[in-house]
Amino acid sequence: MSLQTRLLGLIAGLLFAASGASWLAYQQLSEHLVQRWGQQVAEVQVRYDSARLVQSLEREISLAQKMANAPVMIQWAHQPDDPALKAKALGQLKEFRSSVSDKSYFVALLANRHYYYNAGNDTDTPFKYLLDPDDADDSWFFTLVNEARDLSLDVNHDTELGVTKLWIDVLMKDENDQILGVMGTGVELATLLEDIGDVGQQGLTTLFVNYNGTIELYRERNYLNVAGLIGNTPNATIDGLFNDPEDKQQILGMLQMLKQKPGTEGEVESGLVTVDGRTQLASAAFLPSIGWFEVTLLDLETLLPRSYLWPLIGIFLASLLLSLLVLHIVIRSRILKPIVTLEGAVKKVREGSFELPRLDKPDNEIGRLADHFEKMTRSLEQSNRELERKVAARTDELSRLARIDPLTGLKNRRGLDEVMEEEIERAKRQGTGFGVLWLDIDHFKTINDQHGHQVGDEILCRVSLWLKVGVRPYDHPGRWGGDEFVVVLSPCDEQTLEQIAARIRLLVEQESRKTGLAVTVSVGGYLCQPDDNCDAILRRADRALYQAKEKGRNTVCISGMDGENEAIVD
Ligand SMILES: Nc1nc2c(ncn2[C@@H]2O[C@H](COP(=O)(O)OP(=O)(O)OP(=O)(O)O)[C@@H](O)[C@H]2O)c(=O)[nH]1
Repeated sequence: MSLQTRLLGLIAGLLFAASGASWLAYQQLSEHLVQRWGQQVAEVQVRYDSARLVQSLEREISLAQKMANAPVMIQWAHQPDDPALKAKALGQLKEFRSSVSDKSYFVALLANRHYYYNAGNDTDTPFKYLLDPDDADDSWFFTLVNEARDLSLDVNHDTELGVTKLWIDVLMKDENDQILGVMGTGVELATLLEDIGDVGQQGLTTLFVNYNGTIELYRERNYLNVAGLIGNTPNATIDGLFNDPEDKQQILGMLQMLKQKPGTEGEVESGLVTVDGRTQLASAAFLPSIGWFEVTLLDLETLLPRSYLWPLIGIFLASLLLSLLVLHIVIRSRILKPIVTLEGAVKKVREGSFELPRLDKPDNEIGRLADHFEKMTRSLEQSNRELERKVAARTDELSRLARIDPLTGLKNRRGLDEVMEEEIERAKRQGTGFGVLWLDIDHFKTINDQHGHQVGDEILCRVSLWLKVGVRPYDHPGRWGGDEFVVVLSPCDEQTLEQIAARIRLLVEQESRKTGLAVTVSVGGYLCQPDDNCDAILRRADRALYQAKEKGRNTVCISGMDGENEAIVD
């Protein structure tokens, strides 16, 4: 995997990890905020509803309480079968009926279990029946008496009138707190709901739950009808709304908590629940004036739809892609491309070439590295050139030394061989000859023996010097070995060969005499022909030298002259 892929992968991974963490933090925060917000909404709602509901029922409740405490009612409740007391009480109730909005009243007396009801049908004689403790329809009465709550509000369907009403039940008690019965009036649910008003907020549902957890009112009537909780299922309890046992327990727990601090209006308990598969924030508060709980359900998906987040997620993904693209471009241009170019340059130098490609030098560590490398390569190239020059010079010198005799400074045998080869080639090319002289110092052994090797060496050096003086500038004198010297004369003819040979012999004789130690040389010469080879040439010159020695030394003998011809011809 390339460095670029790895880097981008790593960065993308880090970005995703950071995004994941941010997303979790966002969810936590938003959940917390929504809960806080929901709680505040519920608190506001409770205050608002408490005011509206109480305002709407306050007058009716007050009238009912006043009526329930009226002496005429208390007296009648003590003696329900007294016709005079009954007539007085019914007279008062007639007034009461005309003053309440529902134009109805009911009275249920504990002493004779008689239930009186007048719904304002223009008759003063109330409807009457006997309350039966075993009849479920009458259980409300006995429950209220048992609970001994001064005021209770209940929603019940009136089968007689065919309406659903909120009943205001007021306990009748004498001065000794003896419970005598229950009386009150009703409020038509439709009217009440109109009074409370619908806030019309989508995703917000309000329920009114009585002290025992039974749902009394829904804010949305449609929902109420659809749910069928009121009317069809009059005793539906709040926990019946939820499927999850934990949710049921939670909502009942919330009501229980509120029950434990009665009278603290505005106190709100809340928690997340699921209704119809949707997460809702349930908040409950107690309305002490009517003894009900108000439960608000906030549908979080409606109030804070996830679709709101799509643009956010889109922006996030777009910026992620853009960031990766920018990173890709930056990494490529500022890091990878310079590194790849540098790698190519390093490879070239490693292979011995100093021809560097143009290096990318971004303004960073890599750019500085490339710059250092370029300078280092230039310096290396210079050192290399200098080294090569020195090696070449040294090689030339060695080559030259390999062809030079160290004692005399003349060409040695190898040098002479090369010159001979060149001359043979040239002779062949041009069809011209060249001359070879072979010299040997006479009785050199005796000189060595008598005067020592040091003197012998000096003699060798002097002879070399005279040899150089005796030949032309373009001739090639050399020391063949020991006390033997060879001179290659080019160009040359017979006359020149003889002249130079004689001149050398004479020069050595005369000059050496001046030194006090006279030496002579014998010289053999040969004028080479274009088709001669090196061995043949040297053999002929050597034979000529031999002839010169034979003739008494200090003599020149040219091959093929003075009758020597027959002697040296192969
Ligand atoms: N001092 C010195 N002597 C050398 C050197 N190389 C060879 N010799 C000696 O040169 C002598 C050559 O002797 P030869 O050429 O055989 O005989 P010669 O005494 O010259 O007699 P002819 O050549 O017959 O006249 C030998 O004694 C070698 O030891 C050298 O570099 N320095």
